[in-house]
Amino acid sequence: MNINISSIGIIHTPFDSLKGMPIQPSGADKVTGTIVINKEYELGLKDLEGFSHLILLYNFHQSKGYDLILTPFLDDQKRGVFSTRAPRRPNPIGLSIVNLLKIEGNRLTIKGIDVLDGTPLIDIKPYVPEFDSKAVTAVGWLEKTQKNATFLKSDDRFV
Ligand SMILES: C[S@@+](CC[C@H](N)C(=O)[O-])C[C@H]1O[C@@H](n2cnc3c(N)ncnc32)[C@H](O)[C@@H]1O
Repeated sequence: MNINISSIGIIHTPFDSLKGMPIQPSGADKVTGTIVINKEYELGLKDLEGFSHLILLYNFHQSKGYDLILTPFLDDQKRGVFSTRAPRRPNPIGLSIVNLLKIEGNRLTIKGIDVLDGTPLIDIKPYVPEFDSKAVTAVGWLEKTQKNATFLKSDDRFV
């Protein structure tokens, strides 16, 4: 089935190279970015200012093709793509939970963003701990390395 999705806006960040940037929001906690929502969707931002955190869904627009087996940034072993957060995937959709600082018209200022400047935004949802926070009991192969996302930067493996 083909699904048509159009971007609702653009995410602007300080990152202009896929190499050397954060690999998760946990490694970008001081990074401020801006989202510019297409004017036609601005009305849909009503009531969003009451939320401290947002779920962003976006297109890894600089990702070409995909690998079902790949070596993710946080490992030196090959893993199935769906067990990773790698950008090169069949549907190149990324997810980041960011801190909302302010909304001015169609511009949102956010903190903790790990995407390339110019990334097309697909959707915004409010982050609600009651809905979204789980008592996690297993994080698979990331058990040993998940904390490394706070300091590891991307390399050119997916460029
Ligand atoms: C490992 S992904 C994780 C993104 C998101 N937090 C997730 O879990 O879906 C983050 C990396 O994707 C790459 N990336 C970021 N924005 C991109 C874009 N617009 N197109 C292609 N690759 C991108 C960068 O190398 C960045 O370090």
